[in-house]
Amino acid sequence: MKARVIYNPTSGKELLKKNLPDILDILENAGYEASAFATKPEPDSAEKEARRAALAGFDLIVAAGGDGTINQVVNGIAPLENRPKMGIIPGGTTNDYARALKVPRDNILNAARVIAKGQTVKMDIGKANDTYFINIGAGGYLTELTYEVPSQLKSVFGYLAYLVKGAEMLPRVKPINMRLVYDDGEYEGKASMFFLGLTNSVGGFETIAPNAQLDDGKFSLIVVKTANMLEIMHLIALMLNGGRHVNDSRILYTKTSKLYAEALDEDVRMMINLDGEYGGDAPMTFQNLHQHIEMFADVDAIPDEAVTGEVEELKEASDAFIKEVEHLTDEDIDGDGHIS
Ligand SMILES: Nc1ncnc2c1ncn2[C@@H]1O[C@H](COP(=O)(O)OP(=O)(O)OP(=O)(O)O)[C@@H](O)[C@H]1O
Repeated sequence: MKARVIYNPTSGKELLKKNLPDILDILENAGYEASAFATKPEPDSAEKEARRAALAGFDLIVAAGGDGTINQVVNGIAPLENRPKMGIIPGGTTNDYARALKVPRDNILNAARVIAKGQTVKMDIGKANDTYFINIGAGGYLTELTYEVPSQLKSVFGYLAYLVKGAEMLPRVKPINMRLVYDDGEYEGKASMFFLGLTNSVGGFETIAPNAQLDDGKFSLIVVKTANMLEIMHLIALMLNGGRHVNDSRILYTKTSKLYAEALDEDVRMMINLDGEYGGDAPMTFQNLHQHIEMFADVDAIPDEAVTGEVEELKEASDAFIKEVEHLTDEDIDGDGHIS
C-alpha cells in the first residue's frame, strides 16, 4: 500500500514540517510505503497533488494542515471514480474537521496514530455546483460579513465577539428574498442566512447543527428567517445554550440531501460561502454525496476533552456573550439596527 502525505509547511507553527519524519515512520510501521509533498503557496497546490497521486494509484492520501488543506485534497479526489482513503493530521487554528472525526488536535503524532489504528468512517461530502465542500455551505448577509472579519477571527467564537463589538456592521444585516428548495419542502421569503452543515463541528462549537450525522447522506439545513439584530443575538444565545435555537419559530431546521438556492430579487447578489471561503454566487445546487470518501477516524474516542483549555475558553466566550445579550431589549436597537 502506498501513502502520500500532503502537508502545508506553513501551517501550525511549522510543526508538521518538523514532525514529518516521525509521521512517515508511523505510516511505514502501519504497512504503508509513505512519501510526502509540501504544498506550494498557489491556491490549488494540494488539490492538484491529491488528484495526481490518486490517479497514480496511491491507496491513502493524508491531508496535513488546516481545514483549507483538507478541503483542497477532497476537491482533488472527489470527482474521481476510484478514490483513495483519506487521513487527516490537523495543523490549522480551528481544525473543525478533525474535531468531527475525533482526531486529536493537540498532538500531531497521535493524529497519525489514528491512521495506524485503522478505523474509518465513510464521510458524506457536499457538492455545490462543481465545487466540493467538507463542512459548510451557506449564503445570506449574515454569512457575507465573515469575509470582512480579520482572518484570525474566522471562527464562530471570534465572529461572535466581532458581532457584539463591531456594531457599525450591523445595519448592513438585511434579509435576502430567497427561494430554497429542499427534500421536504420549499421556503420562499426573506432570510438573513441559510446554512448547510455536514458535521456538528463549526468554528469550535458543537451546537449549531446539534444532530448532524457524518454518514447519513443528509445535510442539516438551518434558515435564519429574521433579520432583526436583537432577535439574531437572542438566537445565537439560544444556540450557545445547548443548541436550543433549532426549536425556535424564527428558524427553519430540517435534514435534506439536496438544496437549490436562489435570490429572488433581480438586482440582489447572493454570495455562497463554502467551508469559510467565497465559493461563487447563487443560484446554486447543493448535493450531499453519501459516504463519498472513506476517512480514518478515532471512532471510539471520547469526544473532545483532548484539547486542554479550549473547552473552557469557548465556554467563557459563550457565557460572556449570553450575559451581554440577555439584558438587550428593543430599546437598545436604534432605527438602523445599531446597538446603542
Ligand atoms: N508553502 C506555502 N507557503 C505559503 N502558503 C501556503 C503554502 N502552502 C499552502 N499555503 C496556503 O495555506 C492555506 C491553507 O491553509 P490551511 O487550511 O492548511 O491552514 P490554516 O489556514 O492554518 O488553517 P485554518 O484555516 O484552520 O486556520 C492556503 O491559502 C494555501 O494557499
